[in-house]
Amino acid sequence: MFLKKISLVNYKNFDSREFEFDSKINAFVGANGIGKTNVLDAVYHLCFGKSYFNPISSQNIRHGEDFFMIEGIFQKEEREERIICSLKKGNKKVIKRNGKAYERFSDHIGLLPLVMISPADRDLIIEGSETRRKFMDGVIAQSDKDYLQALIHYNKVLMQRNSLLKYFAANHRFDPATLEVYNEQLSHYGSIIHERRKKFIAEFIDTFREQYRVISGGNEIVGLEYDSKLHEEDLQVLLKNNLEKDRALQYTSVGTHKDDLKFTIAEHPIKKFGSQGQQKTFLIALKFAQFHFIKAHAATTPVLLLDDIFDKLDENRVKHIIALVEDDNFGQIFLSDTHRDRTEDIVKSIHQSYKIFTL
Ligand SMILES: Nc1ncnc2c1ncn2[C@@H]1O[C@H](COP(=O)(O)OP(=O)(O)OP(=O)(O)O)[C@@H](O)[C@H]1O
Repeated sequence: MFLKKISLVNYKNFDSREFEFDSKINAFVGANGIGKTNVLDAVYHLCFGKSYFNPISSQNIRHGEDFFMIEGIFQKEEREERIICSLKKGNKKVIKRNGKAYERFSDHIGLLPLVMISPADRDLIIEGSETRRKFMDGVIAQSDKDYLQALIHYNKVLMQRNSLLKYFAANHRFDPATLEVYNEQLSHYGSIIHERRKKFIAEFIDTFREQYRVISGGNEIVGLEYDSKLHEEDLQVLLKNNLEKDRALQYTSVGTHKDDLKFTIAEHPIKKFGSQGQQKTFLIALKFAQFHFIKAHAATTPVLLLDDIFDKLDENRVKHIIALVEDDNFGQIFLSDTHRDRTEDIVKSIHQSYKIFTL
């Protein structure tokens, strides 16, 4: 699968711009703040219906304008897919596939698989568990529609249960029997999510370690562990045991929405004990492993976006990444960098067709 063409109207700092892409490597070079990342984000937007960086859609409209539109033409096997994503201020976002608007955006997820690697991925290490859950869910959901549906249902029931807990507190009453209905549903969807996440990590870990080993070229041992209370106990039992706590907190304090991934280097948390270069290597290995996981499970090779990934990495690690990209049969790649010479050296050494766009 590859993106042939994109046109942007009022998207972030672009008023009106079109790019025609190479089916393999496309590099954006230019000064800080010129819009390199914004082009990559527009590509992401077409595949996921939202920005990778800014969840508030209206802020992606160019300042002073009242709408944006991104249009892209993908070649997926024998078919062309024309995707339009547009937003007018005050209206709902519209995503169209070949002229037909989606009723549910979740139906679009997985059609055009993509992996983004960006400096913002640091959040995976430094932020709370939600970012790591989202990462795990994003990887699985791109190739498993049932998982995505289980997540959507779980979150809906969770919201209802939390609202009921708040309602009880506000009205000074408590009726555990009413909560029971939600407990059953949460437990049903929660166990699907838990099982799928377990299976995912079991399969993912070896690919991840291998990617890390190749990029670092050394023998640093990294780890990835799925942490969930559901490992020990059924969710329905956990919900029952936490009933008084939930009542006091007025929200559901246990479930797969509290799961986490533990990232380690030499068995210590990478957040505290990894150097900046090691953390960056960890994140790139994680994303390359994501790429391979999706490629193995989806029917198509994901597009890879590499936003400013070469900073802070020593020469060897950059070389190893290039070698990985060369060997591993990647599909279309977009990359951004501030240094034109470095970019040119990198893309030439990959031995594929390429286009360099100077912004
Ligand atoms: N809604 C918007 N309207 C207009 N401009 C915007 C909007 N959102 C972001 N920008 C502008 O986009 C620019 C940032 O673009 P981008 O992040 O793509 O830069 P970059 O070329 O990747 O830079 P760097 O090399 O620093 O990463 C900023 O100048 C910012 O002000």
